[in-house]
Amino acid sequence: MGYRFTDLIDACKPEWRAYIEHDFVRQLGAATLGDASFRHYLKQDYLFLIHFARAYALAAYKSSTLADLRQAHEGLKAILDVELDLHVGFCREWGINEDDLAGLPESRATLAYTRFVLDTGNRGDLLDLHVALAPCLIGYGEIANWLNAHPATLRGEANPYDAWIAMYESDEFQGAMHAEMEWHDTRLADATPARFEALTRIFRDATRLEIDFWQMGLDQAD
Ligand SMILES: Cc1ncc(CO)c(N)n1
Repeated sequence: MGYRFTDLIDACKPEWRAYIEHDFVRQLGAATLGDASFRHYLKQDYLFLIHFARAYALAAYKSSTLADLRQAHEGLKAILDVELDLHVGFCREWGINEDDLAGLPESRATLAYTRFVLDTGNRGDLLDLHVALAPCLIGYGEIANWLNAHPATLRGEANPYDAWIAMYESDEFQGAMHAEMEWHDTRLADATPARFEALTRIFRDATRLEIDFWQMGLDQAD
């Protein structure tokens, strides 16, 4: 019996729900999130995205087939061409210019998460690396969908964070998310139980670090 991507989520249910439904997400959806928290998060996320782009470049380096190389390229494009472009625009709207971004100190939550992913990828193989990256791409796509299904979520001009939700519900981002899930389904199909258990540990740790990232934003922690 083969494993699928959703088996990783099922194996880490409490952590996954705590990540998807974090107070930061709920407050962002209900438009009650403090703007200082959002600004702090935006700045740290800029640093985060740069390291994640590096991690996708590492996935490209670790790819030995054209299909794997293309998949790594898709992830890199989703970050560089969709997210980072929009992100710099958001930062500008929220009064953070590119000079501010260039000189930012990295928070501990950003350091821990990004270096965990890069280390997992350096130490392990391509599947280990993609599993460490999965909560990011797949989680944010799911968060946008969860917010849209949640009755307390405000959309449109009533919510200053509407454009943020729109980015993650966009066809481009949702398409990249689904392509990544399919890649995992193919790879996990022939994993042994022991291998699946080791991958679950990576997935759980990355999800816990996503929870810490939201909390860092909420607390404006350094
Ligand atoms: C912390 C974090 N996780 C995931 C994403 C989605 O790419 C992001 N922008 N930031």
